[in-house]
Amino acid sequence: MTIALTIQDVHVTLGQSLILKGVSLDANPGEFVTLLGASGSGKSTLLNVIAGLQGVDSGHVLFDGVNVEKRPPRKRNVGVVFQSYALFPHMTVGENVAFPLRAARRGSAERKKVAQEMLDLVDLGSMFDRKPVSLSGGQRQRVALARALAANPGILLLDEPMAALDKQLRERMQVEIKRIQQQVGITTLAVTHDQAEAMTMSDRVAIMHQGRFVQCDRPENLYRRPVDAYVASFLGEANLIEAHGDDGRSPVVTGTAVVRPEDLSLTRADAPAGRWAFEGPVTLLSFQGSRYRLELLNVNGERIVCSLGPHTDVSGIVVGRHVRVACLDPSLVHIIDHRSVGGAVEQIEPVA
Ligand SMILES: Nc1ncnc2c1ncn2[C@@H]1O[C@H](COP(=O)(O)OP(=O)(O)OP(=O)(O)O)[C@@H](O)[C@H]1O
Repeated sequence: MTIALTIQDVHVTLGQSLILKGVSLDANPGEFVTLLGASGSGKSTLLNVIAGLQGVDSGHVLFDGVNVEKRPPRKRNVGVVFQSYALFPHMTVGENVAFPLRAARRGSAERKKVAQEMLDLVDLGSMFDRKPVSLSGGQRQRVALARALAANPGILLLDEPMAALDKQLRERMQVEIKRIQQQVGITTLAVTHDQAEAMTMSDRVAIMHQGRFVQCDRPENLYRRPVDAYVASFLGEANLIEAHGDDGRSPVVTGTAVVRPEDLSLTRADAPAGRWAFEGPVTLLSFQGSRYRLELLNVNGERIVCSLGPHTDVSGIVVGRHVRVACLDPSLVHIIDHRSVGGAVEQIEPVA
């Protein structure tokens, strides 16, 4: 079973502060949406609203079009995985997974069967009789996921479930959880601080800032067409360049150009570079395995970051030497509108 989730203009006050300031979202059945934002932006509060652990001042939460605000948490049929897996240490892995089914008064044979199926799903079928203490962090995490899915919930909530894992394991688990989520086809709302995790796992990402959604879109669109500088810097690295020009209607328009570091390449000083070229002394060159990171100080004092392919010829490039980098395809430059240029990159250029 999977459901459509609708959140309509939800406001929540905690203590004296307005924490959610009118949040709306439509998640389709089976969709994976991640809430991404700085600490304190209200992500967990929104998850708690959906789980029924937090009431709202105003606004609505609907599951498949049905208002659930008056339903207590245990009647919402929501599966939740928290950062702390909260497995019961005295129970076996299988008993942990079967626990929600006991609460749902299912018979012992059925509980065992479903628990085994769920453990098979997360690739821990042989661990049924083990105690949680004998499992690794990643395995415990998967047991928690199996337990959250055991009662066949309509929606899955993941509240930073991987925050306690180390980087390598986290990356493996991201792919693993995504695989399981797609296999089960369950509508999922996740919370994370980690932008790479959000991009890897989600169909759509909602960027939250101070209790509001700034932009909710597919990861590619957020990355290529951020609505403002906050989103541009939050998702990946961005050179934000003050730019101005003529859009054919008004004499001078101003905007901020978003130039991604990987869209810049080294160019020879005598080659025509186009308008998106930056020149100045190198302040950093560092090899990062799959890329080189190069930073330079542009003529007007802006720090420009470039990410160059691993086969770039960087011989002779040293700190202090003048180089020129350019984005040779202007369609990769995105203009954040200060007035009304609407991304007319041809008519706008960096402020010299
Ligand atoms: N009971 C409370 N009373 C007053 N303020 C609260 C209460 N609970 C949370 N807050 C505040 O609400 C804001 C949002 O908290 P929330 O946990 O939703 O943010 P978050 O985006 O999930 O943050 P994090 O990433 O750190 O978990 C924070 O500023 C927090 O201090």
